[in-house]
This record gives sequence, C-alpha cells and structure tokens, in this order.
Amino acid sequence: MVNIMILIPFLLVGLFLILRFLFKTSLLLILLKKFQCLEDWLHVHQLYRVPQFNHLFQENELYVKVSTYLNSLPSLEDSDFTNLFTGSKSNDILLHLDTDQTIRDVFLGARVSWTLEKSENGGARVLVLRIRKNDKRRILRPYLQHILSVAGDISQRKKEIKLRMNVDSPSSGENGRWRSVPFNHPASFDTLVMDVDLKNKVKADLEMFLKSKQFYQRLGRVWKRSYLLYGPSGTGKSSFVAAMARFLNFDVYDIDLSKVSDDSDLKMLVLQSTSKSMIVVEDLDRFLMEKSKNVSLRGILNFMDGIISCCGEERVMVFTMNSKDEVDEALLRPGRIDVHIQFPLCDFPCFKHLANNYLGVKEHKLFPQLEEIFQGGASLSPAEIGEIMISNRSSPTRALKSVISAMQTNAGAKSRRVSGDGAEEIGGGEQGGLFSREHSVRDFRKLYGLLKMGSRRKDEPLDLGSADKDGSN
Ligand SMILES: Nc1ncnc2c1ncn2[C@@H]1O[C@H](COP(=O)(O)OP(=O)(O)OP(=O)(O)O)[C@@H](O)[C@H]1O
Ligand SMILES: [Mg+2]
Repeated sequence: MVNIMILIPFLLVGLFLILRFLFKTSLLLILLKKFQCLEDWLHVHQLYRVPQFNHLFQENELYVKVSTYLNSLPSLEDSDFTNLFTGSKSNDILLHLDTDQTIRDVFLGARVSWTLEKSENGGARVLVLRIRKNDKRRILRPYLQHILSVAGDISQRKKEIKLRMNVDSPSSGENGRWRSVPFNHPASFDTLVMDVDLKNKVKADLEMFLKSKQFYQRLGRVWKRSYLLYGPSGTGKSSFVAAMARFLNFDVYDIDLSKVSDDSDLKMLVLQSTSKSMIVVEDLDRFLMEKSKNVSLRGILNFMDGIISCCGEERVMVFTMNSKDEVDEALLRPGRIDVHIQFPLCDFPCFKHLANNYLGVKEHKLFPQLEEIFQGGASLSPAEIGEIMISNRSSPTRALKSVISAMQTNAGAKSRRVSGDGAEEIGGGEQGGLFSREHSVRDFRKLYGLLKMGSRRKDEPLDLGSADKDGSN
C-alpha cells in the first residue's frame, strides 16, 4: 500500500512528461499519418490522371479547374510543404500545390488524394487522383461535379469585371465588334442612396436568379432576367447598373444603339456576348423617339428576344429610360421586361442621407427649412444635390444654403412655367422638366457650376415619387 502511494507521484510526473513530449513534438501526427497509410495500404485504389495539356497541346480546362479547386483547400495550408505566391493585389498571398506534393480531400465521407506530378515528356504536369475502388462508383462523378462548381465560383469571384462597348469603325471593318476595358465604376449598392427595401429586393431577386438554373431549365425557359430602370436624369440609374454588375460580378456589354448599323447587326452583337454578363442599353426611350434610326422597334424587340433564341446561359439585360410613358407597350411586356424599378428625384430623407455622405452633417439648423421646401414639392436629383455639396464641401452651411437657393430657383421656374402656359409641361418638350426654360438652366449653372447638365434632361415622369428614397442604405 505504501509502495503504491510512493509510486503515484512518479506515475503522474511520468505521464505529464510523456504528454508534454507528445504535444511538443509531432509524434501524434506522425503516428496518425502512419495509421492512415496503413489503412490506405489495405484498400485497392484507382488512379485518374488529369494532364495539363491534351494531345494537341491545348490547355486542359479540367486541369485548370482542379488546380483552382485544390489550391483553395484548407488542407493545402496543413500540408508539409507548398508554394507561396503573391496575388494580383499586393497584399494577397496565394498557396499553390508543388510538384510531387500530395493533398488529401474528403468528399461524402470518402477520403481521396491528389498528387501533382511531372509528366514523363518534359515540363507539363499531371494531377493524379487516387480514390478507393469501393468509393469510386459512389463518389467519382459527384466529386468531379463538385470540383467544377467550386472552381467556377472561385474564378467568378476573382474575375476582373470588364466593360465592353460596341465600336463603330466601318473603315477598319470592325462594326459590331466589342471593345473592352476594365470596369472601374466605383458605385455599389452601399454607395447608392435609395429605398432600403427596394435595394434589398433587387439584391434578393438577383441572388435568386443566379441560383435558379434548374428552375429555368425545368420550365423550359431561358435563364435570363430583364430590368427596366426609369426616372429623371441624375437619379442614379447608371450608377445602379454599375452596382448590379459589381454585385453579380458580371461583365457589362454596353450597347450604343446609334453605332449599330441595322437590326441584324444588333442580333449579332448579342450572339457575340458571353454568358454571366449584363447587356445594358441606356436611354432607350430617347433612341426610340429619334426619327431616323438604323434599328427599328421590331429590331429591338427581336434583339430582346434574340437572347431567348441564342443563349441558354445566364444573362441579365438592363434598359434605362427617363420615362416609359411614350414607350411602346410591346417592349415593356412581361417576359421582355421582368422588373421595373423607378428612380425618383430626391426627397428630404434622401437629401439628409446625401448631406451625411458628402458633408458629414447629420443635423443642421437649416434642415427644418429644407424639409419645408421639400414638402412644398420642390426637388432636385441626387446628382444635382451631390454636385452642389461637392463644390461646397468645405462649408456645410454654404452647401445647404446653395441647395435651398437651387430648389427655390427651380420652384420659381416651375411656377413661372405654370402661370405662363396655363399648364405644367409634362412630356414632349425638347428640354422639359425642371429646367425646361433656358434661363433657369443658366441660373443653375451660374450658381453651382454644373457645366454638363441640361442637354439630356427630360420631363419628370407622371408616376414620380412612388418609390420614395428614404435616404438610408
Ligand atoms: N441615388 C443616388 N445615390 C447616390 N448618388 C447618386 C444617386 N443618384 C445619382 N447619384 C450621383 O449622381 C451622379 C449621376 O448619376 P447617374 O449617372 O447614375 O444618373 P442617371 O440616372 O444615370 O442619369 P442620366 O439619366 O442622365 O443618365 C453619379 O455620379 C452618382 O454619384
Ligand atoms: Mg445614366
């Protein structure tokens, strides 16, 4: 009994030292690996080789996708050695599988391994998949599908968005071709001041669309969705297009209809676009109102339906207009346009949000006066208010006073118009809407240096204000 009492402290110390030794060294890990090797050795395996190039020396897309997938696996970080590279951004560090490196993966409970080998005939490489024969039938196909889908998602996330524009250069015979530049528009759903619910609804709609491949297939419908963004100039339609593209990570095909030679040329442009892209036609109402145009209404309808006949993969189409009142019903029918989004002028909550974003002002003694003016019906577009705030950003009070003057000038012009003509101008005028009188445009420009506005301005739509901006995001 006494002997046991003496032994216990020695046993405890011994146990402590053994545990300490095991934790301080990698003995446990080594034992685990040996056990796995032994277990593997007791199974029959099948090997699959994914070569980097095919027999015509073209890069094997499967090899690229499997590499992308393997380089994203957390087990790569845990492997004994691997390659480190910098990414496209300066502070990105990327892990890459090295030659003769083996990486393990688990799929549906089955353990598989991949080894990167050098092929016998030179520098090309081969990825070798090792899979237990017992698991082969059950997991091989779904596992490869899983790899393709993960790799697709990764490359989509990493992709740099491109803006593609149709160029009009008959001399070089390039008419109808797309010219591409990196898409760097800074707008995102976070920077846009608009109704939060509306913003969330659009995001949810886009997300749902992306996930609905099977749904569209089951219904025998082409996987596409069309949006119409309409509202006065400077209310954020083009910025919204940019936000959508950024959100979807889709390339933007911006079609300039004036550079399209005829109806079939327009169809060709769609045929030359790729999947996972947004096809954008800005100011469609203005184009349709033009008397002599190369593309007919039928051509445009066919082009909208052209997607249906040509392209099965996901496409988002976006059309912008100042007003949809004058536009042919056929163009707006469900199926051609799925979602209509109105962009109204700024109301008081929207103004407050802009004041916070541009001037860092949450409350101000001029706010009650501004609220009254807004409630009186005067309004400016977010672009106009933004410009005033930018040019006066060193003095918030001056900026707010300038907004007040602009709204008063604007309201004055409106009332002069109403009393002079006996009716408010809505629709039709060359330079209708808020600045339909030349002198009010000049007044406004003089006051705030808005040099680029006016030429594209249209009348306010009749349904203005139905989707109020609440100024939060
Ligand atoms: N809702 C908004 N929130 C934040 N900024 C906005 C908003 N609307 C417009 N702006 C600002 O105004 C400028 C012009 O906006 P944008 O070009 O998107 O308007 P638009 O509706 O496309 O006008 P147009 O009909 O003349 O093409 C942008 O630089 C953007 O920053
Ligand atoms: Mg625009």
